[in-house]
Amino acid sequence: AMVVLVLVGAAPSIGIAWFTKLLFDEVGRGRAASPSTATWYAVAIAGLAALAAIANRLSGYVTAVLQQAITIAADARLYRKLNSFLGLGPFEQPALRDRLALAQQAADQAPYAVVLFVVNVAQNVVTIGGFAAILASLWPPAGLLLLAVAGPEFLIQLRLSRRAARAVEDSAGLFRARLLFQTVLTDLRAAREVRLFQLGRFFHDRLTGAVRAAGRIELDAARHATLVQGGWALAGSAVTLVATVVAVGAAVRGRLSLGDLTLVLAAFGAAQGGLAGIAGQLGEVGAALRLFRHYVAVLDSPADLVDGTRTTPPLRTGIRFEDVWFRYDEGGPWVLRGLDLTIPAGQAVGLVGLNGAGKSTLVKLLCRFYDPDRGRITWDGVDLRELRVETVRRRMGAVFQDFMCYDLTAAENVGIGRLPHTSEQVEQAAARAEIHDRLRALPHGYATLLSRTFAGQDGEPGVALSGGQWQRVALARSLMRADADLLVLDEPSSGLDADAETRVHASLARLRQGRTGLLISHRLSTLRDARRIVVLDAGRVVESGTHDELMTADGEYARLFRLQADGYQLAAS
Ligand SMILES: Nc1ncnc2c1ncn2[C@@H]1O[C@H](COP(=O)(O)OP(=O)(O)OP(=O)(O)O)[C@@H](O)[C@H]1O
Repeated sequence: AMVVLVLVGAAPSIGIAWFTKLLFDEVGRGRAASPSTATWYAVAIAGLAALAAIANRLSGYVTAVLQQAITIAADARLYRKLNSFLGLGPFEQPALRDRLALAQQAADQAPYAVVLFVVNVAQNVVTIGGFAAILASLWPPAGLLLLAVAGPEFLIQLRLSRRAARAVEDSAGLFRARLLFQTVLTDLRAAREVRLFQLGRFFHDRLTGAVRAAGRIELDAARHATLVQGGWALAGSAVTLVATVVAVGAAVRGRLSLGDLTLVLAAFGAAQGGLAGIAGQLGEVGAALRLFRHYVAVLDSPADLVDGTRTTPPLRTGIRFEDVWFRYDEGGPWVLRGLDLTIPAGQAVGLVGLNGAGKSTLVKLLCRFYDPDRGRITWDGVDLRELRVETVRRRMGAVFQDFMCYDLTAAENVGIGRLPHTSEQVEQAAARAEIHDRLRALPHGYATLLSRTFAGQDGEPGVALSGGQWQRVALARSLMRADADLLVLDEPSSGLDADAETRVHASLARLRQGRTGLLISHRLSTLRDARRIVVLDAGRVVESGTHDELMTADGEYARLFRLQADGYQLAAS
């Protein structure tokens, strides 16, 4: 539709030029001129102009439809690819993050630029072809003059497009930094510290620095392009001047009529404009296609983790870490160093260790966000890598230390722990996490949006929960999978008040009865009733046993436990 409309919009300009010539020639006959013929020519010109205008408007609309369809299709492929990454590794690579930003930009621009280029070329071919035919009949050398300017201009635009694309690539990291600082300056959670520590100026300077540095790179490219294009525009004007002088000379000598002269000048200008238009579009499409390589590279990037083929069965015997070694970066420090650990089916294991001991890393490996560099993790004796990731994760419920607070309703914030679900399941999970009463009492109950982002819009009250309440919502989310084979709780109660903590732990203890669980907490009292407590130090298990056994052994656990207990006693005395 777009091509047809563009062609319909382009063709009239040739007709308009031709009828203008006829009109001028008619008028030039002086007294012999026929007013009715001249009027018909004028009507034809107006009719053609109207046709072109309508076609142009329609093609503008069709272009918008096309652009939208392209954006949706290109984004869909990109996000499908992102979702296909099974682990977290790709999201931690700065190069991939930059590449993603470029890919997104290219995905929106390149296909559209190509379509626009093709349509424009089609349009210009009609215009240039028509005018070239007119010029050839009236003044043959004009074609050669046009080509002499257009040929090099195409090459120049292609070179400029390469440089423009390189500038965008070079400034991608700076744009990432800009986004980061923008978020810090506008994010509600960051706003407190930014104000208290008076960091506004500090982050604004960093933001400006990143914007300036990115701007310098792009301006360098733009300045170069302006100089080259400006020089070439001068050459084009010189050629136009030559053509005008020669055509006027021919008219003066009587070889061209006044109408012919108007037509030649109009045709020459239009053809030159058309060629320059194609050259300009060529530059844009060239830059867009160069950036499009990033989109293709993201889509073609290999899987980060190789998925297994076996379906994960219900856990019967247990999960084992066997001599597991892991580090986040090749050449970086080992985070887990020959870790051996068994989580027997049906039992709760408590995990203790100082900051940085590797507890959360262990959980990430258990969820198969990464694979061990050495050793293996087994589910009932089967290497986790042989199992289909989706089926492993479906058997797990987890609360992470840095859980998410989604801008969704209360019901959704809990319910997305298991899709699809019923509202009874949501309320049951919330009750287990001791947050049901609070959510029910919200202005719209469970349908209340837990976000200040839309407060005041469409009657949204914009409720903000407290930190501990959010933690209970996150816990409820993980409890949506109450029948999960394995429940992983990484610091599930760090933000809870003493009352809530006791109730949540009693509820969790009931829920854990006969279930497999891994519980991480710095509050050692919450782990006391775990069947076995494992102490992690620098990526290795250094102690394990029941609370009483570990206290008798008088090692690291006993030291930490006494420190905390002394703290409470001191406070009480
Ligand atoms: N994504 C990451 N990339 C690189 N290093 C990481 C990453 N995540 C954690 N580390 C490093 O791995 C080590 C162990 O971190 P981990 O989060 O597993 O400790 P933890 O025992 O859970 O600590 P905490 O008690 O503070 O939660 C730390 O030294 C940390 O710097």
